[in-house]
Amino acid sequence: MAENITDRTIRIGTRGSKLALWQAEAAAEKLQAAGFKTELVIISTKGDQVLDKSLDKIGSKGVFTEELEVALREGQVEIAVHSAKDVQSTIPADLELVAFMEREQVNDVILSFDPDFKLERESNAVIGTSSTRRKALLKKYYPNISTAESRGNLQTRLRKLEEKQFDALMLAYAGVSRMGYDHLIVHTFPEYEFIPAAGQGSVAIECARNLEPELKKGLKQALNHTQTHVCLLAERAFLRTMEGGCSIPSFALATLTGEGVSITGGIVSLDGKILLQETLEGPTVAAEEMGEELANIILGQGGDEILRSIRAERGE
Ligand SMILES: NCc1[nH]cc(CCC(=O)O)c1CC(=O)O
Repeated sequence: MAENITDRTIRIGTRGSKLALWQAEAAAEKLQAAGFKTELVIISTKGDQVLDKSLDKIGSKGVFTEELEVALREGQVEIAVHSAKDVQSTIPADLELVAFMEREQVNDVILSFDPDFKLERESNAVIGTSSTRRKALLKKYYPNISTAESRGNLQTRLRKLEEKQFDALMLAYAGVSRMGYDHLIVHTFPEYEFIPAAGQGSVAIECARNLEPELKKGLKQALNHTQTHVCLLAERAFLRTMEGGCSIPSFALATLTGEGVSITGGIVSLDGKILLQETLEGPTVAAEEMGEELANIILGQGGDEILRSIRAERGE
C-alpha cells in the first residue's frame, strides 16, 4: 500500500526576515491543518545580504529567490515560500509554482510617526522607497515629493524612518499588516491610481517539478487559493510579456468580477510623465491570455519605448 503523503515532513525553505518567517509560518499552519508535519529551513538570499544597492543595480533576476531555488533542486527542502511579488516572471524549467496563498489587501501605504502627516498634491516631503514603480508613480501624482533609498527588511526601513532619513515610508499594506505596523499608516493609496506590482500581497509556493505527483497535489490542496491563483496567472503573464522584473515600473492588478476576471495594468516612465494603462475583461479560463494581450497592447502604445529608454539609461 502506498504510504500516506501526510506522513511526510514538509521542509519549508524561507528567507530569515520577520516578514518571510511570518509567511512561512502561515504556510506551515495550512499544511499542519491538512495533516502534514512541517519544518522551517532558513536560507539567506543575495537580496538579504546586499543592502547598500537598490535592487535594479543588484540585477533583477531572482534576487530574493535564487538560493531558495538551489535548495529545492538539491532536495534540502520540499517547498520554498516567497512573496509572490519577488518571484521572477519566468521560473527555471525544473521548478514550478505549485500554489498561491490567499491574497491580502493589495494597496500601497504611507507610514509615518507623525500622525498628522498628510499627503497632498503639493506635498514636498521626502518619502523612503527603493521601488522604481513607486518612485515613478509618486512623480506622476505628487510632483514635489522627493524620494530616498530605503532597502532592507521592514524593521530596517522603520529604523531609517525613526532616524528621520525621510519623513515617511512607502510600503505594501500586506507586509505592514503582517508585521503589525497598521497603527503607523497615515495614507492608503487607492489601488486603481497606485496600481500594485504584479503579485503584491500574495505568497507563492515553489517546488521542484519532479516532486511526486501525489505530494504536489496534497500541497496544492492545502495551500492554493483558487481565486488568488487565477488573478496571479493573469498578472504574471502580463509581467512575463513585458519582460519586466521587479526593477521595471510596470504594474498589474487582476480581480475577479461576477462572471470572469478583470486585469488593469501598464507602465509609467521614470519621470512620471507618461503613464500607459488599460483594462481587459474576460473569462477566468483566459486569464493568462488576457495578461499577455494586455502587455502587448501596452507595449504597442509606447511601453516598448519606455522600456528601451530605461535599459539605455542603465547601460543594459
Ligand atoms: N520587494 C520587497 C517586498 N516583497 C514583498 C513585500 C510586501 C509583501 C507583499 O507585497 O506581498 C515587500 C515590501 C514592500 O513592498 O513593502
